[in-house]
Amino acid sequence: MKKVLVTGSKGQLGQTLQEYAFETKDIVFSFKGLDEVDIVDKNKVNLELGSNLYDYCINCAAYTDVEKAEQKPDRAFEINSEGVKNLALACKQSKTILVHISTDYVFDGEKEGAYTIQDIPNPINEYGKSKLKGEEYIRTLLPNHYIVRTSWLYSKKYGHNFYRTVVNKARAGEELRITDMQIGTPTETDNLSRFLLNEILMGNKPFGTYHFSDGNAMSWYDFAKKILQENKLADTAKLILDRNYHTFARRPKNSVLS
Ligand SMILES: NC(=O)C1=CN([C@@H]2O[C@H](COP(=O)(O)OP(=O)(O)OC[C@H]3O[C@@H](n4cnc5c(N)ncnc54)[C@H](OP(=O)(O)O)[C@@H]3O)[C@@H](O)[C@H]2O)C=CC1
Ligand SMILES: Cc1cn([C@H]2C[C@H](O)[C@@H](COP(=O)(O)OP(=O)(O)O[C@H]3O[C@@H](C)C(=O)[C@@H](O)[C@H]3O)O2)c(=O)[nH]c1=O
Repeated sequence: MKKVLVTGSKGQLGQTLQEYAFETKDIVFSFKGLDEVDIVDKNKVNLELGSNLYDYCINCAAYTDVEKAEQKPDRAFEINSEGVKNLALACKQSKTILVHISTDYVFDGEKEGAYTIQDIPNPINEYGKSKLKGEEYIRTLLPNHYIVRTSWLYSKKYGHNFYRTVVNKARAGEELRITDMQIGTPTETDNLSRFLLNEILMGNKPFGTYHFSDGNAMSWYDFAKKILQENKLADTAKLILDRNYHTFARRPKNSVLS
């Protein structure tokens, strides 16, 4: 029987994982939200990992507000870099394998074609920089790790994400002004959850860095069209292509993951 700790369990990925966890035989899960294990709190992290014999820790905890991170980067670095360092050190001490989720935003977007794990990261916003620093701590401190980079993550049911924003705005009759200046690979939390459980926890992949996405490259505008069609809102929604949609943070113009 494997024992698995999931941190950041109240986010969209954490909540989706909880649904699939019950289908997984021979694994006992312990789901901990920010209120129970704050990854920035070194003592809490050491206590949780030190007093339980976890085989794995899946870290879903993160600061994911890309816009706010750009204006106030300190908190993003505290959670995405230093919090992750705390986890890596505690996992090393307790001989726990760390499964950490990272992002396509570690890349600068200048490549033509999909990013592979051989490509060198070069983040262009604070969120991406804070996530890359977290990855680097793990690689330096803890050989027994999996870093899984994913992109444009969304759940239809949980949390804040582009999918739910588009549906909610369309249902409320609000205008949707959407950019097509970035191309990426949307990824549903259900598919990532299955990958984490079946391929990482139950598989026998070597430690290291992996890319996981749903594989269909598109712009945010195309993604919005797809979302509207899927929800039978295409005929009524006011969808407008807006190449000048203002944001504080720059986003990679191509962050397709292969
Ligand atoms: N969302 C996306 O599009 C993408 C996400 N990722 C990565 O996937 C992972 C999961 O993301 P996702 O589920 O979307 O993120 P969410 O923002 O939905 O969930 C993150 C969770 O972490 C919690 N949290 C924040 N700070 C701490 C802390 N100090 N200690 C413990 N928990 C904390 C949050 O709590 P609270 O909400 O109360 O602050 C929230 O419940 C993250 O690593 C993210 O960087 C990668 C690519 C795309
Ligand atoms: C909400 C909205 C966004 N946009 C633009 C802004 C931006 O260029 C793009 C996406 O904006 P969002 O703020 O929804 O998504 P964003 O926060 O950029 O999403 C990212 O989140 C982090 C956590 C990741 O790791 C990434 O993989 C990625 O999913 O769409 C519009 O054009 N119109 C809109 O109404």
